[in-house]
Amino acid sequence: MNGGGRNSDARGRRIATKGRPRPASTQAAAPSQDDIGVEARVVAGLLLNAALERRNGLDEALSQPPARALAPVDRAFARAVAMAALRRLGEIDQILDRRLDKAPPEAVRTLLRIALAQTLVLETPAFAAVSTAVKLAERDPKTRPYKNLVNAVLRGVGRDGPGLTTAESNLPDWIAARWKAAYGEATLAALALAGRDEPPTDLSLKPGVDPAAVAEAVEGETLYSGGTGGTVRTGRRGDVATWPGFEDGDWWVQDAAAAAPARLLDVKAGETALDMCAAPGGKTLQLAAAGADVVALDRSAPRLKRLAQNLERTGLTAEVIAVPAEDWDDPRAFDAVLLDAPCTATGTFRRNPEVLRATRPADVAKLADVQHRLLDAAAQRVKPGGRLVYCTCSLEREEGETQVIAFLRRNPAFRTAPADPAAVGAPPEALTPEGWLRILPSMQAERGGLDGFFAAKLERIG
Ligand SMILES: C[S@@+](CC[C@H](N)C(=O)[O-])C[C@H]1O[C@@H](n2cnc3c(N)ncnc32)[C@H](O)[C@@H]1O
Repeated sequence: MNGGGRNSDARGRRIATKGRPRPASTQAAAPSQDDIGVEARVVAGLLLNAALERRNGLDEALSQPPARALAPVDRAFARAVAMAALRRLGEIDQILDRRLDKAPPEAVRTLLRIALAQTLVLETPAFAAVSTAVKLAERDPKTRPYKNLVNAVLRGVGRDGPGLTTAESNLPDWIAARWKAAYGEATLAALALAGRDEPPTDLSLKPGVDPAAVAEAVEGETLYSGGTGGTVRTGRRGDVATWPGFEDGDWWVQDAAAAAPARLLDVKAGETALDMCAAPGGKTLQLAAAGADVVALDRSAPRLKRLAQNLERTGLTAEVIAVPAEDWDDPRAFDAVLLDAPCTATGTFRRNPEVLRATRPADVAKLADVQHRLLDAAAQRVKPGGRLVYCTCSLEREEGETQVIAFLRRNPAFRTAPADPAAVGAPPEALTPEGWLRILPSMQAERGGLDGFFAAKLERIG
């Protein structure tokens, strides 16, 4: 479990706020010497609510003043608390609803959610979480009248335990209904369980880098060792830039499931490859590392900056172009084309629990339209005899299977080239009857799970 809470409290120093903007809810009183860790909890609440309100809300809020004003250790703690609250939001609310006769103001609910995320998920000592929550309640005129309620509810949970909760309550109803319809009741339950805890970190290795040596250096295990680069998994936390091998460019962070699509494309040294939605570049790095001559497109220049940094750090090369892929005015066709299309990203909910809150049902159809257009643009870039891998990190069939079925109907020059899960580091049960890969976060649960991914390899026969 993450010990951030303990670190934050044991540090025993006041968080400086002088001269820096503070969130509206804290403007009533300046923090005193007793306010150790309180500002970090305020920010945790802001991050949680930003994530619940809008897509990318958590990342945006992290880069803005109240969060930026915190010391790095406190910012990391605030983020960990907000993420824990997002992962277990349904369960936390079940616990609270049993103890509250009527709904409290939202600001009070936020305080309680943040406190329970600390005690139940991050194992922050109850005395620290309860006393900071009560202090927070005292500081804001809106929450002050509820100070005793906050104290009573949190002490009650500490005394009696949380009681029974259901992991499925952490999923928004419409998502749970979709996943049940697509994958069945047992898989839905397993998916919900997969989302409760922070997943391990996976590293994709450059070819020639020894997985066993990296695994030892980061206290991890080898998940896959192939000629085109292995995958190592570690439970290590903290800033990856400080880990052994990072500066040398031996590896980059990429979920084990996310490494499968580029392997599926199976590029050989000297082949030409197009990565159509490339940034921040995990798959571009894989294609370049396999020795292909890679063109990396993305419509987002800021995201391509990160791709360029990744290429530089790893000593790999690719031609990088900032352009919407459908508007790319260039006559070239390629041996291999990878389309890692923009999607709802619901398959990454273990790492990014906010995606489930920020995604709306209409987003699925909207993104499916974009994917349809990009797939047709991708098809035009494939040489006769060449390959196209289409993938998304979504669990929604409209962004996976349905796209490929419709694409194959529109494009009789393409057919499925069946995947071999073992060759690409995917679980055997990920193989669909059509020869595609449907990787679910509930797979390999005993080893720490996987992100959700769909990938299909299509070859151009005419
Ligand atoms: C799933 S992410 C790609 C992740 C990347 N392949 C990797 O492995 O690191 C989707 C990307 O598509 C880009 N994108 C969205 N619409 C696009 C378009 N019309 N043309 C090119 N890129 C686009 C987004 O900017 C985003 O970087």
